[in-house]
Amino acid sequence: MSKRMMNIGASIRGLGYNASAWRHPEVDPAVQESISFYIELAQKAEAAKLDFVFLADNLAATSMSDSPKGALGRGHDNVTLEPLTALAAVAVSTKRIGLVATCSTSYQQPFHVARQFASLDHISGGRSAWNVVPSYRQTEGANFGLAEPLSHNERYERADEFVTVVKGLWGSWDRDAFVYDKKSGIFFDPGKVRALNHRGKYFEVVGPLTASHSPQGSPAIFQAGESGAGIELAGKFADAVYTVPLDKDASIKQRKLVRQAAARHGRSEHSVKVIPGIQPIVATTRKEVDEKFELLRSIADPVKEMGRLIVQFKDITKFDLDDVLPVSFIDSCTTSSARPIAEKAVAHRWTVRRLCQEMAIGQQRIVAGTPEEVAADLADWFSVGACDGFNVSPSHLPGGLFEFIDQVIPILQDRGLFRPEYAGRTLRENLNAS
Ligand SMILES: Cc1cc2nc3c(=O)[nH]c(=O)nc-3n(C[C@H](O)[C@H](O)[C@H](O)COP(=O)(O)O)c2cc1C
Repeated sequence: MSKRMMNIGASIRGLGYNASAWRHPEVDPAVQESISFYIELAQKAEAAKLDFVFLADNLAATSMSDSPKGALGRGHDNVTLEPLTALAAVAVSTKRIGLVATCSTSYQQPFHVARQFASLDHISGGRSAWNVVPSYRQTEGANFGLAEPLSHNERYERADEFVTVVKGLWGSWDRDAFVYDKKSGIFFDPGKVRALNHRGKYFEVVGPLTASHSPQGSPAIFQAGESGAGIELAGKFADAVYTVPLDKDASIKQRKLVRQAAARHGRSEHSVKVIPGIQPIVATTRKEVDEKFELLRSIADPVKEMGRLIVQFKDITKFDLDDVLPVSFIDSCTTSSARPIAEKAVAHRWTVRRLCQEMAIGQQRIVAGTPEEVAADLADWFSVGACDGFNVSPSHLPGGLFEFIDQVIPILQDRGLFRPEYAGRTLRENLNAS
């Protein structure tokens, strides 16, 4: 059996994962809707043989609150390129790297989504993946005529039916359905296409899809959501799960739960990869690491951050910046991943300001150190079964990604923990090769 290797991707949305990345001295704030910027990042990631580039997404501007007073106008995260459109352009400027686009199941129609990802799979030669998210923000619902977002239960019930329909539509055409027989006049074999005729609680879709069997057949499925329902969805459908565990033990536990869920759905537990986000801070000496950290702390903007965090912690604006967070704050969390953060904040008697500063630096696990220290940390998580790889979510772009690629990837390759060359042609082949 070949040696187990990491799956590593790069999350390249916007200007980086520091909530004030645009204020970083090396960042050009004007490039976040520049396709040449995304292409440059993807080409660099491809040269390092990364599995994929990943685009997160929201369906509402994220920093439009003026609470607390003065927060409005400070956020860089209100505009971005739409992921599928951007990745279609990236596809034609790259050859091997996977292209993961986030797309919500809460407001769109499965026919559109099935068609878009099948098209991206055709355009890229089998490199497309859909990151399935059941959107939860009130501001997003408001863009689709909903005063209140769907309940957690409904979101996941709808997501399950949504993915079922999408996968069904992807199966509309057999790979060899198109015969193009000019002599007989037969363009396709009628026995090799089927309607879906789906009638469910949320959707009615006849089919077939207006896209033929794509290179991967089924584009890869990513999932991000940490509740029991999220894990069940992952176990049923996902090839990879993007997580944000705060520590190694939590990640080991989460990976076990995802693998058990896959087994419950009759799948091999190896068929789903658990890929936590990390924010690397890499420098050649410890002193430089501390300086970089300090810089990232110094650009954080607590006032702006408070306005942004309201979607995860709905009570946050009820406090002043210097109030110590009370125990009741924990129950104001709107997502499963926010809860352990609130618990930590309350346990450490953090003020609102401190929570805002910590959250602004990044919500992924920070791995800071020299290249050898960072590589050793990742190797440790991987070897104890805390994960199958990492989604690198840099503090700022392009610098935070390029430093990781130039300094850490070669060490992982030297240690036989990361591929020196792509194993397969499609994203799915590369994900499963290790
Ligand atoms: C690591 C991670 C990344 C996520 N990325 C997105 C995203 O890009 N867009 C989005 O609308 N929701 C995103 N979500 C939200 C989830 O899809 C889900 O709606 C939310 O976590 C609530 O579900 P849960 O209680 O199962 O965690 C993300 C969640 C996690 C944990």
